[in-house]
Amino acid sequence: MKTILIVDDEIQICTLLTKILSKEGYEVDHSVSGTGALKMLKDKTYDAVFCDYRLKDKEIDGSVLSLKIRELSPATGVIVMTGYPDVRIAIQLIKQGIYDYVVKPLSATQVILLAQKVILHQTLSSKEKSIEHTPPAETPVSTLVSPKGQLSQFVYGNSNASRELHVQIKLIAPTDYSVVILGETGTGKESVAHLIHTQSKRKNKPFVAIDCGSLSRELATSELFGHEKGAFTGAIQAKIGAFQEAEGGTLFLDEIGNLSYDVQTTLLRVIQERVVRPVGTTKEIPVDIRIVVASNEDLQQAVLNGRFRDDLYYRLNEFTVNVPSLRQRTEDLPLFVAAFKQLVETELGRSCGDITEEVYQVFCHYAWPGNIRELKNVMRRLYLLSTDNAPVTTAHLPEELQPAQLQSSSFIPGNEADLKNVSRQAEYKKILDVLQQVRFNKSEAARLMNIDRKTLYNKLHTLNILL
Ligand SMILES: Nc1ncnc2c1ncn2[C@@H]1O[C@H](COP(=O)(O)OP(=O)(O)OP(=O)(O)O)[C@@H](O)[C@H]1O
Repeated sequence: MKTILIVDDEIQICTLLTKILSKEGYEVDHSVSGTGALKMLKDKTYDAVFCDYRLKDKEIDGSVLSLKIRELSPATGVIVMTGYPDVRIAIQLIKQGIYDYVVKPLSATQVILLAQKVILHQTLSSKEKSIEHTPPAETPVSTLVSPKGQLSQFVYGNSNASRELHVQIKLIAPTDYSVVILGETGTGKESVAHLIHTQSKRKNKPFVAIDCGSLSRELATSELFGHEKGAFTGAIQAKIGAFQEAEGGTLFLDEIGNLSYDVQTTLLRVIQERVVRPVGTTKEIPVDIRIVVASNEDLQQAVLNGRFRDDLYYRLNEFTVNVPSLRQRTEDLPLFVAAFKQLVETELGRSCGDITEEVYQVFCHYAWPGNIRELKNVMRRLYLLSTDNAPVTTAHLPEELQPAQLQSSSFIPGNEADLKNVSRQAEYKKILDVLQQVRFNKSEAARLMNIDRKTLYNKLHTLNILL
């Protein structure tokens, strides 16, 4: 049984949290003082501690206590609660190694989810440490059947970023936790979701992928939850929604951040109650699915901006997997290039030549804003334009990858003393920094810089930033 310690000088909070968590099957103890908590921590090992930031004993507040817990019991996950949020304190505590810093009052759902998440996190990180020392995968490339039944070469990679990603997948896949997959466009989020499914106990059941970005507000409810015949104009036949289609398996919701607030509310209800109600009916159909979602925008930011429901975010985010960009795994480029060469050879029905060192150099220095998808497309184009078995040179590269273009996009020539040029350089640097910060999402970059998308496009054009 997992053990949790509650530390709060308000006894009512201790009692309430104890009640909520005991009901969920945890063994819960409490202390109304930091000194008392320290004594208990010396006598017993806890999986998690929920601790108030402002404790009455002056010398041991939440910050000191969390530091002492790290020393005494590094495997214990610490959540600091506060009634007075302060970003600086939050940063300091997170740097100290606490798991989360949360604002009171907490709802029962939040408490339960936090407990699940912190304990899962601690378990995974201890397993991760033992896996970290294992040698790299013997087969960094393997054949995978895509959700559409096609065989494709899947590159696991051997870079540190890739190995960390696959350790996370391996650990999270067999659980039934909901997963949020974050990463830039084209990094392989859907492939990761599919991998999680194939390594789970649901692998013999369906994997259903829905692109929420392409669903209109009207269609979303019916696509997800289904509809009855005649439920609305045009509903000439009853339709089974994605939730029912995925019964027993995994439902992957891509670009989840694009769902309207109304649909988010229905989705939350379905996840909580585990039943769907197709449009136009009062019938409730039980569903047993695992939900994996993906986004290329920062969902936490969307929660802060009020565009994404926080309760839904907490429900979905039982674990986060961050998929690295191709820039963060350039070490894996040769593996990707070899796998895509083989793929294109099959697609074209002929053998193709090797790419030259010069082309590799370009690949290593290019930003790959479209990530693995972009590389795959570039490889298709290279081989389509080259003749059988002839080496592929930079002459075959698309315009944006021509060495001259790459160079001109990395600096702005001109007289350094010229004031106009100084401001252009500053603008150039700022735009690139912001773009990198938002993983090359142009709408988000424009919003952060307080300009409209059109202005950003004009600036990218004049500053010769090729994305
Ligand atoms: N590790 C990998 N090995 C081989 N091919 C991969 C790998 N990861 C992704 N791909 C390929 O790259 C392309 C993009 O992958 P995927 O659709 O999973 O990315 P995504 O991050 O979900 O994209 P988007 O942000 O547009 O939803 C696909 O053609 C996929 O097959």
